[in-house]
This record gives sequence, structure tokens and C-alpha cells, in this order.
Amino acid sequence: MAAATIRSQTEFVRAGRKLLQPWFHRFAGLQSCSAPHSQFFAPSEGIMLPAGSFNNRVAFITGGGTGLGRAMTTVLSQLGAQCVIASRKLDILQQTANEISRQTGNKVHAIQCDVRDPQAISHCVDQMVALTGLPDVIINNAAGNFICPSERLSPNGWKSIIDIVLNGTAFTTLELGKRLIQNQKGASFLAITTIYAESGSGFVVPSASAKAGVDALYKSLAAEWGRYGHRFNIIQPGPIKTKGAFSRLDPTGTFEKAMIDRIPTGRLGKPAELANLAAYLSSDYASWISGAVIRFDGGEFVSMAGEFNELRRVTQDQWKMMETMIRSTKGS
Ligand SMILES: CCC/C=C/C=C/C(=O)SCCNC(=O)CCNC(=O)[C@H](O)C(C)(C)COP(=O)(O)OP(=O)(O)OC[C@H]1O[C@@H](n2cnc3c(N)ncnc32)[C@H](O)[C@@H]1OP(=O)(O)O
Ligand SMILES: NC(=O)C1=CN([C@@H]2O[C@H](COP(=O)(O)OP(=O)(O)OC[C@H]3O[C@@H](n4cnc5c(N)ncnc54)[C@H](OP(=O)(O)O)[C@@H]3O)[C@@H](O)[C@H]2O)C=CC1
Repeated sequence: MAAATIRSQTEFVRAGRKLLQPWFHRFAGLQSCSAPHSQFFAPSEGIMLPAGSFNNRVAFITGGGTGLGRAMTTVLSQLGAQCVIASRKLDILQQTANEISRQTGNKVHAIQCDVRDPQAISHCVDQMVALTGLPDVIINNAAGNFICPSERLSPNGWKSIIDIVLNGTAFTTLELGKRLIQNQKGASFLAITTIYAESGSGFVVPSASAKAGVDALYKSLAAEWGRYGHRFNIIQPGPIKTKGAFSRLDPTGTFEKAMIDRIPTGRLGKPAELANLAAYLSSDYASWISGAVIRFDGGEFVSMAGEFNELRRVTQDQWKMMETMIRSTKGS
């Protein structure tokens, strides 16, 4: 029975790839997914900041049990922070917390919390205060997403993404912000959005709308709450392979090559690279950075934006021919 299910899932994925392959080649213009020039941009995945940079600090990371949240928690914990991770699935959180604590020697706490529910957030913060006190670092990383033609989207499909991403970030930020203000405690807030928060994107319209809202929320609060000692920054990542993201955005594995092909640095990002940037922005080394929006995408955004960027594919012979044609044109 299990074998039959696995076989049918494999066949389903194969069928999906086959179905999408002609579309993929026609529209992405892909010849090959290999990018030899990525050798110039090899990732450095070691920890960047000096040891102890987060000693005596508490960091709160939503969605810290998996993917990029887990990577950020690992780096902050390695740098001395006491971390608190929160999301819906307590078993996954606890497993991650135990593994990171064991690896770094610093305690990671796991608290169940659905960020869509303001009361659950308030309860989560109560638990955190009892365990660690209020945080110095807050990373709003929890998200939900799936690719879907907008004409297939139900009201609840729209609502589920807006609730996790925009409302979840707002509820978490407001709850913590108010308590920090009351306690006259400064903090660094960081939101993980995405490159298409800026451009918008078809097929992920609820996510694009919610992430754009988060960008506006964080830029606005950077202006308003500096007077309380609070910094607000945003990282907009491009594609970084995690199970959570790629299972919802590239379920057949068809689009990964197209992403790599259009990224000027020729590869996807690595969770550890994002974690180093997040740690820097959350650290005292970045105490003069607030209201910043950092695009972290190997150049993908500008690569997709420029009218003539597809001319990268033109060969030297084709250039020679075109140059001759252009130079031979007289008058307008
Ligand atoms: C590549 C570069 C840019 C990348 C950007 C990446 C951005 C990211 O955010 S990646 C993060 C991805 N991680 C996750 O999504 C993890 C968490 N996700 C989830 O838990 C689920 O996927 C979901 C977001 C759907 C929420 O799960 P929940 O159990 O709360 O909801 P459901 O009851 O399953 O669904 C709620 C309504 O949505 C409809 N729906 C779900 N999936 C789809 C789909 N694939 N297509 C269309 N509609 C979908 C579902 O039917 C429900 O609506 P309704 O039936 O009307 O009740
Ligand atoms: N990977 C990528 O290519 C990119 C990712 N991003 C962003 O990076 C962040 C991390 O994504 P990534 O690590 O890839 O994906 P994951 O799916 O691994 O991370 C999403 C996390 O959000 C948590 N979460 C979802 N819904 C809720 C909820 N209602 N309440 C609390 N927590 C919730 C999930 O935990 P649980 O299920 O336990 O609740 C999970 O840990 C997201 O903000 C995403 O938008 C942006 C651009 C690119």
C-alpha cells in the first residue's frame, strides 16, 4: 500500500515535469542549468561575527524550527544568544531547539504559537518573559505561501496567507513593541520578506501583497519607534532552497533551473548566508541601520527587471552581425 502510494507520487511528479517541460524551455529560454561562473561566488557559510556578539542577549524568532528560521537561530545561538523559537508545530520546534542547544551549548526555548492569533502571541510572550525576559532581538520570519493562479484562489486561501504573513507579523511586532516600550527596553526588529514584495508577482499574489504590507509596516515603525530605542530592518531574500518554500513554490522541481539561469551569480542562496546577514543586522555592529531594506538575491531582481538583460544570451558572432547591421544604418 505504502509502496503503491510512493510509486503514484513519483509518477505524479514525473508527469508534472513532463507537462511543464515545454513551457519551461519556451519561456525561460533555458539551454542548461549549469552556471560555471558561480565559482566566483562560492558561499562562505562560516559564522561572520566575533564569538560572543550576542552574549546576554535574548532573540525571539518566529518560524525558528525550520528552514531559514532554524539557520538564523543556529547562528544567533552560536554567537551567545539565548533563543526562543515559536510556531505552530511544537514537536518540530522542540527537536530543533534540542539539536541547536546541544550544538552550541546555549539554551534554545520552544514555544507553541500560531501568529494568526493575537491572544496566542500574548500568551507566548508571557511564557517567554517567564523564561528569559523580554527579547533584545525579534525576527519575524514565519510565513505561508503557495503558487496558485489567482482565479483559483478562494477567499480562505487569500486570508490564510495574509493572516500568517501580514497580520502575524503585525500582531507579534505590536505585542512585543508595546511591552518593550512599557519596560523602556530597546530592541532590534527584523522582518524576512522577499524580492517580489517590491515588484509584486503573479501566481503568489497573497504573499506578494502581504510581504509588501510587512515592508511598509517595518519602514513606518522604523520612523516612529526609534524614540523608544527600536530599530526595524527588512531582508528581501531571493530563492534559497528550503523544504518549506520549494515544496510550495516549485513542487515538481521544474523551476529551479530557470531561477539559477537568471541569477547573475549563478546559484541559489544558502541559509547560512542569510543567517549571517540577519545576525549582523540584529547586532550592535548595525546600531545605525534602521529602516533599511536589504535585497539578498545574488542579483536576481535586477536581472529580471532590465529590458535588455536577455541579451546575455547573444553570442559573439551574433553581436558581430548586429553591430554591422546597426553601424550600416544611416539616418532615422
Ligand atoms: C523564490 C524566491 C521568492 C520566494 C519567496 C518565498 C516566500 C515564502 O513565504 S516560502 C514559505 C513557505 N512555507 C510555508 O508555506 C509553510 C507554512 N505553510 C502552510 O502551513 C500551508 O502551506 C498554508 C499556507 C496553506 C497554511 O496551512 P493551513 O493548514 O493553515 O491552511 P489550509 O487549511 O491547508 O489552507 C487554507 C486555505 O488555503 C487553500 N490552499 C492551500 N493550499 C492551496 C494551493 N496550493 N492552491 C490553492 N489553494 C490552496 C486551502 O484550500 C484553504 O482554502 P479553502 O479550501 O477555501 O478553505
Ligand atoms: N526559502 C526561500 O527561497 C525564501 C524564503 N523567504 C521567506 O523566508 C522565511 C522562511 O521561509 P523558509 O524557511 O524558506 O520556509 P519554512 O516553511 O521552512 O518556514 C516557514 C515557517 O513559518 C512557520 N509558520 C507558518 N505558519 C505559521 C503560523 N500560523 N504561526 C506561526 N508560525 C508559522 C512554520 O512553522 P509551523 O509550520 O510549525 O507553524 C515554518 O517554520 C519566510 O518568511 C519566507 O517568506 C523569502 C524569500 C525566499
